[in-house]
Amino acid sequence: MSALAAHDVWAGYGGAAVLQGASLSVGPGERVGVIGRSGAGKSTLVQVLLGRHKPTQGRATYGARPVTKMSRKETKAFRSVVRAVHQEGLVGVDSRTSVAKVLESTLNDSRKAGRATGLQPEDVLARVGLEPRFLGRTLHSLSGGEKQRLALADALATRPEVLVLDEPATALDPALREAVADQVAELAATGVGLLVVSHDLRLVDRLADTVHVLGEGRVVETGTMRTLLTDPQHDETRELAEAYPEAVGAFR
Ligand SMILES: Nc1ncnc2c1ncn2[C@@H]1O[C@H](COP(=O)(O)OP(=O)(O)OP(=O)(O)O)[C@@H](O)[C@H]1O
Repeated sequence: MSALAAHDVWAGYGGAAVLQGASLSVGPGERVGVIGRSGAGKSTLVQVLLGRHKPTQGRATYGARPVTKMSRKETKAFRSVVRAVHQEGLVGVDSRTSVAKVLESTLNDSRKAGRATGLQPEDVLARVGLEPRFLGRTLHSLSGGEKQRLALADALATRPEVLVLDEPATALDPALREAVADQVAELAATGVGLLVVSHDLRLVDRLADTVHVLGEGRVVETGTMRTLLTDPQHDETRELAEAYPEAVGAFR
């Protein structure tokens, strides 16, 4: 297993720098969170780490390899061991595809990459509380919450080494959020590296031991959620703590 890391990353859109020297790393068994106000660059950092957005300076690496300099074969292997779940569910899959097809293809790729789980599509769905009848449904017919649960199920199906969660549970009700958090926590306990990005500070606190605050384009403060919220040192952290009084209250 390897660490997924960003090293002094500068990145942005059309000349405007969103990230200005952002660094972090997620090693095997590490549970890392990223918080920051809206527009701070959290999703941009995730895209850089996944090799989907090229930094203008600095780099993202998986183990010793820069993620933007991998061969096709390496990229394929990288994508099956570093899995991401986004707010909008599965990204880059035709919405007319059936749930069964999505999961069969993932399980197939996973077998080819030597990471067979022995799971069937219905087992994968069951882990996130979706019944077998969902196999016949097309992606566009799913609710937002069902899309998010399918994306998580799909990510878990490949036995990832690193799981990146970017607002994975926004469309879920509190009970489902708990269920999803349980699934992820169970996976994290097996030594998987976990990076969780969310405005849901309770979810981040539940899943991450170390939390980074992203502000001014970089990590401005790092700590446990408790220390960050109850004793913030940086203005960005102080503003977050003020914006989430109920989260701060939970630690008092
Ligand atoms: N494709 C894009 N083109 C131009 N600007 C973009 C693009 N994607 C993001 N941005 C801008 O980059 C900045 C950082 O966006 P990003 O989505 O990384 O922030 P974030 O911290 O994830 O925000 P949120 O918490 O609201 O999801 C924002 O100002 C956003 O408008």
